[in-house]
Amino acid sequence: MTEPMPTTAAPLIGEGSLDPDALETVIAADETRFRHDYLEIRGLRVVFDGFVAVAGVDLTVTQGDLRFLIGPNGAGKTTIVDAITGLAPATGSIRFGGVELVGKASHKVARAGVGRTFQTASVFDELTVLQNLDIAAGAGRKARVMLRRRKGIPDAVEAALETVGLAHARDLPAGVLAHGQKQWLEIGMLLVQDARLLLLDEPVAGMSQAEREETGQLLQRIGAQRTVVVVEHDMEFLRSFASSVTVLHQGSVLSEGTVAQVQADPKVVEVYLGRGAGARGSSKEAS
Ligand SMILES: Nc1ncnc2c1ncn2[C@@H]1O[C@H](COP(=O)(O)OP(=O)(O)OP(=O)(O)O)[C@@H](O)[C@H]1O
Repeated sequence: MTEPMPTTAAPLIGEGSLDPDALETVIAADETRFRHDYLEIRGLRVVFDGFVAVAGVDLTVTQGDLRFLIGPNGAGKTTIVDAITGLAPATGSIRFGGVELVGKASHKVARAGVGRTFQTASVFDELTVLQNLDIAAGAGRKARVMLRRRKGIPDAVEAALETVGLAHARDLPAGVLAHGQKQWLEIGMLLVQDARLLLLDEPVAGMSQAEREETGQLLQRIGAQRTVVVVEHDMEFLRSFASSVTVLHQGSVLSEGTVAQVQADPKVVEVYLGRGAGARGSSKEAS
């Protein structure tokens, strides 16, 4: 039997507890205020021709946590990033923003809000900074339309220029940028694509001290609003900017915690200083 229809609708907003102005504010608020993305990896395995490169890794990284992934050469850091971005054959589960990424092609992973940089910046040298950002923002639009001089600069591109500190260089060909600036441009390209998970492979390799400092501050700014994972060998940089660290060794998680916690972990000390080392400049790095 169906319930009888009420004769008068119950008031949603009234004399009672709800403030209509507050409700308006909530409805009008930017959705990102309520979005709490996180990366959740469970039982990740990557096997190349029988060689186990990643041996059942669990990893959780939340928005606002600037996570560094470290470990000796061959530990599996880049392979994990490849697995997340659909470039390495993986089993297990990789979820971001509630979407399962294992088994997805790279372009679908990108559409799920995941972006990465490589050790060598992949910007178009002959195009201007603005054109590079424009192309990234309009992935999918026709090249001719994108390269045509625009009346105005889209808000997302303007914001990215400001965030990565390249507003003054917007009309310069990317080819003349300093090494560090090219990396920042590449990060800007991920921002305009609205990547909400950024995977950065050795972002400060080859940078000057001043560029490292600026990059660290940039990553902290971005990390406050997006989920950021940094693969890095530079321990000085890590100590200055990481909020948390995952140490990998031979395809498994060896240790995880704050910089101080992992530095004090005897297992980490053993891997970096002991016979099992093999890390670049290991003894200096772990000190
Ligand atoms: N396509 C591949 N085919 C076979 N083996 C691979 C492949 N890619 C990576 N490996 C192997 O998997 C292991 C992990 O490599 P990976 O590049 O992930 O290490 P890493 O921690 O990023 O090291 P590095 O710090 O040197 O970049 C290594 O032994 C590597 O030789």
